Amino acid sequence: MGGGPRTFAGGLSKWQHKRMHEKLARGKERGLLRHEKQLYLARLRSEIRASHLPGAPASPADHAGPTSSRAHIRALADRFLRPGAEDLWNDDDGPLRRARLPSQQKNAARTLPSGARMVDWKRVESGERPKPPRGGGDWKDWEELDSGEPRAGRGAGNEQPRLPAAFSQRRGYGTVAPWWWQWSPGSGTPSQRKEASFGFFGLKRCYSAMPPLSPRQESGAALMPLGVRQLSEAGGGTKGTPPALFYAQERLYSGAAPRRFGQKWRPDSSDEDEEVMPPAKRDLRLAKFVASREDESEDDEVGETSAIRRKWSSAALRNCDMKRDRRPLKSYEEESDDITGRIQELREEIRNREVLGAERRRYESRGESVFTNKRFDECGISPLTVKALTDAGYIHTTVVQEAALPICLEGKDVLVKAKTGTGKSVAFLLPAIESVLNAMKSHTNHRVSPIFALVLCPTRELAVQVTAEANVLVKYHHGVGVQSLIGGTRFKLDQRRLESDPCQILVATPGRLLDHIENRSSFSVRLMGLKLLVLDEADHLLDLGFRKDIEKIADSLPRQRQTLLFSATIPKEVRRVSQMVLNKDHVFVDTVGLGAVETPTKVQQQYLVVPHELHFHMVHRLLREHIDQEVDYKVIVFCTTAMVTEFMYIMLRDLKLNVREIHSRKPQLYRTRISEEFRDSNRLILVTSDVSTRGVNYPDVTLVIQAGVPPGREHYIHRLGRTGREGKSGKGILLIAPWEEYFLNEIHDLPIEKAPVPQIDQEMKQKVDDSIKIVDMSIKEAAYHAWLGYYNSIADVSRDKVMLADLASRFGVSIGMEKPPTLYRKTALKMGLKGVPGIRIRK
Ligand SMILES: Nc1ncnc2c1ncn2[C@@H]1O[C@H](COP(=O)(O)OP(=O)(O)OP(=O)(O)O)[C@@H](O)[C@H]1O
Repeated sequence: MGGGPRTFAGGLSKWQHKRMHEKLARGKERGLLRHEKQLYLARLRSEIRASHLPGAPASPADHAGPTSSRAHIRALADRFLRPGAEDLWNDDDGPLRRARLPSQQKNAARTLPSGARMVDWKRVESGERPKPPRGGGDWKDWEELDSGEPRAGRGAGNEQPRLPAAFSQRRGYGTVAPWWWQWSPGSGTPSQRKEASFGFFGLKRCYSAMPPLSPRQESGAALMPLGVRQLSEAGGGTKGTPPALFYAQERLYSGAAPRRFGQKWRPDSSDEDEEVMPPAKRDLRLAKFVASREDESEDDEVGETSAIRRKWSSAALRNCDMKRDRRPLKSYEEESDDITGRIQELREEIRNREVLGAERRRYESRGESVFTNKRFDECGISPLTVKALTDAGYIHTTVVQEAALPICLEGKDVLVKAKTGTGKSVAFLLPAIESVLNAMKSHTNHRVSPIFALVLCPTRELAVQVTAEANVLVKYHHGVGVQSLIGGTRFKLDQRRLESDPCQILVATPGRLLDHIENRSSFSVRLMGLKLLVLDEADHLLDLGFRKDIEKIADSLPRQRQTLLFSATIPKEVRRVSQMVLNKDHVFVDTVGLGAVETPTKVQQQYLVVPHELHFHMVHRLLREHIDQEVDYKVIVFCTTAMVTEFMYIMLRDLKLNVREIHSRKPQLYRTRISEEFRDSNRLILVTSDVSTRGVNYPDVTLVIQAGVPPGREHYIHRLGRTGREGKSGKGILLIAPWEEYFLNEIHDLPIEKAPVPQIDQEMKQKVDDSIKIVDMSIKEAAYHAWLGYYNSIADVSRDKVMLADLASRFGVSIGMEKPPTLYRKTALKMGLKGVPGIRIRK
């Protein structure tokens, strides 16, 4: 704990240092955008040239797919919605500041029927008379919004439209409109009006030439920037011919625009923006603005704050939350088509459920064998992959592989829940390899191949392990490369490796991946060919801690892709959030089953309640007992924090146990080495923190001890899952203090039993006390700080600060500190511990 250094190189203060880095990052971002803008314009030019070639298709936009030219243009154009991009717009892109429309131009604008501008342009062609906006909305709303003036007599929702106006004035974004954007007129119902209000941020995006214009409309075309007019002409300005780049789908960026444009305006924004109104109020209002009626029902369920977070957060995470396609009214035929489609979907869903239900019944009747009778050569995967699987000794699929593979191979988005150690990695790697093989068939002309499959893992150890597993599976696919990007290694080396070695499958941790996305435009371009995204340990990646990074990453990936989410635990909230990355038609594969036990049944679970002061002694006692019983013992001891892990390791090493440590304070090379050593050996004890909680596969672990409460139920399940893998047996012991018994409520449905407390004789206690004495005081102090920070972050404990401080002091005593070490005033303040008896502040 400590808050880091106060001064930085060059005598810079913390804030100057922070600002300098922000400035550098902005510069880099601008460089990247500039580069992409060039690509974008080049692509447009070639698109126009292509449309003039004899025999060119009527609409080149027909070639759908992530790497089609249109999708590429769209992806590039998306980048210009990012904050900072506005600096690069110029006159050719469109009027940067639109003055109030002269009346003539306004009239011209009025002649466009509501909602007909881009989508239903057939109506425009057929000369159908424009109708006033539905629901009584009128163009006045627009004029007033445009002018930024409040509208009188609006009743309760009066202030709402003023917000974007005020926003636009402050930021100058409201009238910023590059030529690929159009204003949304919205309509008169309250929710539609909200959309209309948000339209002021520049809602409708159109990567297209305009639809054919009537003579009256053409007067409005004078407003169009040069680029549009050229495209309009080049794309077949003649009536009835769709313009070359006509993009038929109109998107309402009801939340996306403010998120990107008003990013500084969010709570973590500059001071200037903070003045407008307090963040909570401000967000609330914006959320109200954005919410459409469909959202409101969901908001009730989730609660307003999370709805707000959702609104703000998921700009590019598929279209689920933010982007609403405004559809023209459907004809009777279209409606009935829709119903048939829906029935088809429902049938398919029921069929899927039946298949999975039967799967589960078979699984349960077999009494927890994770393997099925289905062989990999019956799964419709490449024979070369089957050959590699056979080499690795994988002949039959596991339950999760049998259930998930066919659906994944169909190209559907899938959310998969399966118990720990049941072979989820192979279940997502096989579809990833298939998708790469398919993509490689159609991408032969790239100098540097795109990255076709991306696997995100929450920890470095897991990423290394998945990379190794993938390498085994692609053994016979020459030319298919698997690489990993993880923190703790040298950025430049990664970069060189990525450029020189083949990489069609990338396994990465989110932080390091983002570094590359933000700093290497060529890397972002490679990601544009992505076909498949996997989130391993999906619930953790969609947790608050990672969510922002995942959103940013998803922002830079093509929207047309397959997404697979895997985890052993999928809490309800995460299911809801997962909609952000999955498409609407995704399939939920649950091989655990509702109400079924989420932990492996062959793992015996026990808990011990022991005073905290004796925890270290008890861990030693349990280990000694287990070593005596198991010849080939292999034990993992989970501690609450990295520093407590370090303390435990030093103590156990001094007690002559064969022990290793892995935690976040250790260098990556060391972590990888120890991880490999522990994987390949037995008669070894690994003391570790949460970095080893999820996904890491250490075969034949005989015992897992969790010393102190885990942060939550999911952590408990994943930690326990390090033993009893592949259907084998194992044992788990949770060691808690009497005041930690509250946690038992969270796992009451799991088969965990209270165990009798083993006796610790005086001689053994003395030995442990002696080993505690030899630990360096600086480590003890750090362990105390970490301990305090950890429990302060657990709501059940930190509610009573006086009690927390007292417990921390007792912990300090148990590790050999007569009085608790001091805290920085700032730290104590942040933790709400200033002035609490027992907390000492550094003078
Ligand atoms: N079909 C198979 N046949 C034999 N062994 C397999 C098969 N599939 C996977 N395994 C092995 O099972 C072990 C566990 O697999 P894996 O690590 O993918 O489990 P997991 O479900 O991802 O676990 P966790 O939830 O902890 O991440 C690995 O050693 C893997 O090699």
